[in-house]
Amino acid sequence: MSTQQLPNSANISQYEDLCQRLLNEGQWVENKRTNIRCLTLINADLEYDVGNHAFPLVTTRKCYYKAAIAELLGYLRGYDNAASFRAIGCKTWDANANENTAWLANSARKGTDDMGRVYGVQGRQWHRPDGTHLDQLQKIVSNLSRGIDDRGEILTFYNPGEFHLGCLRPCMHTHTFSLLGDTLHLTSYMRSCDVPLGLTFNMPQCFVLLALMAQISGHKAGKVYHKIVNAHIYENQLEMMQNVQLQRAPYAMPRLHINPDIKSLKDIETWVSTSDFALEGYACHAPISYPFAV
Ligand SMILES: Nc1nc(=O)c2c([nH]1)NC[C@@H]1CN(c3ccc(C(=O)N[C@@H](CCC(=O)O)C(=O)O)cc3)CN21
Ligand SMILES: O=c1ccn([C@H]2C[C@H](O)[C@@H](COP(=O)(O)O)O2)c(=O)[nH]1
Repeated sequence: MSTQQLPNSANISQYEDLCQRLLNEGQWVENKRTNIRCLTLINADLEYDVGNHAFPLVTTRKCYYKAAIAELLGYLRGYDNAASFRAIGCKTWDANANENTAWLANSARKGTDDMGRVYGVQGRQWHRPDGTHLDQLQKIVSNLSRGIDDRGEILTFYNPGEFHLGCLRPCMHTHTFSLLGDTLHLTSYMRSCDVPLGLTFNMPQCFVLLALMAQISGHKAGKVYHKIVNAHIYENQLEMMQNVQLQRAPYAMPRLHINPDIKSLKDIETWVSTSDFALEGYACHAPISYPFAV
């Protein structure tokens, strides 16, 4: 697949290039948790130009950016329940909260839809040994708003001491914010990446996370550096990726408009919804329904 460059230097086919690399270089790996083999490669770097509004929404199939943004809003609010995610327009946690055999048998599970101490719970309510809670996100917003980057503006959901209290270990687990002059950048780390499904959510989420944090802290948005360790395609997704999606040529990247009235973390916690985000110029190919491995 050729790499077309837009004037703003955004690479419109970086997603398809990664998929093609997986087909060319991937190795088969058994996966015990799902019982489905994965074509796997280690190490991929993606980049998003938030300052130039090049929204990384995959165009070689129809993708669901509102659900992806809703999921991000749920993380930023510290949600721990699939019903809370559903209420704001995102169904992605239903299966892991309610159909994952290991989690259903876990005595820490508080009932239907409970996800446990995952993602935003760690981001907003990290347990300190003295019994108090640490709000990582609030600390970062306070520092950035005062122009401070202490070289540790890190939001991490990765708490190995509490993995047994959650339905799934976080995949996109750490976000590091960096202030250079008046421009904010983001480096996001991902340990495990379902390229046909999860990644189409994670790319726009990284973009929106940087755009929102820059907006509420009063800075320009720069770039996202998205670092993926284990990138994979489940065996039951491969045929559609190879013979359908990768036969299509990507369209130009759309633009995302975010309501400028969003000015604080409190706004994000209280009234922001998916209707505060509007897409312009999303030309895309027909939807593809990929199987989901629980
Ligand atoms: N195997 C697996 N892959 C994932 O990507 C994944 C997990 N598990 N577990 C936790 C979250 C949940 N995520 C999900 C779950 C479902 C979709 C999904 O079904 N997407 C469809 C439809 C979306 C919609 O209609 O809103 C898609 O076509 O993108 C995407 C991401 C990402 N994560
Ligand atoms: O944001 C997300 C969340 C999850 N995924 C994918 C990556 C894997 O396919 C599964 C998680 O399985 P593990 O056995 O815990 O690695 O979910 C994603 O791509 N993006």
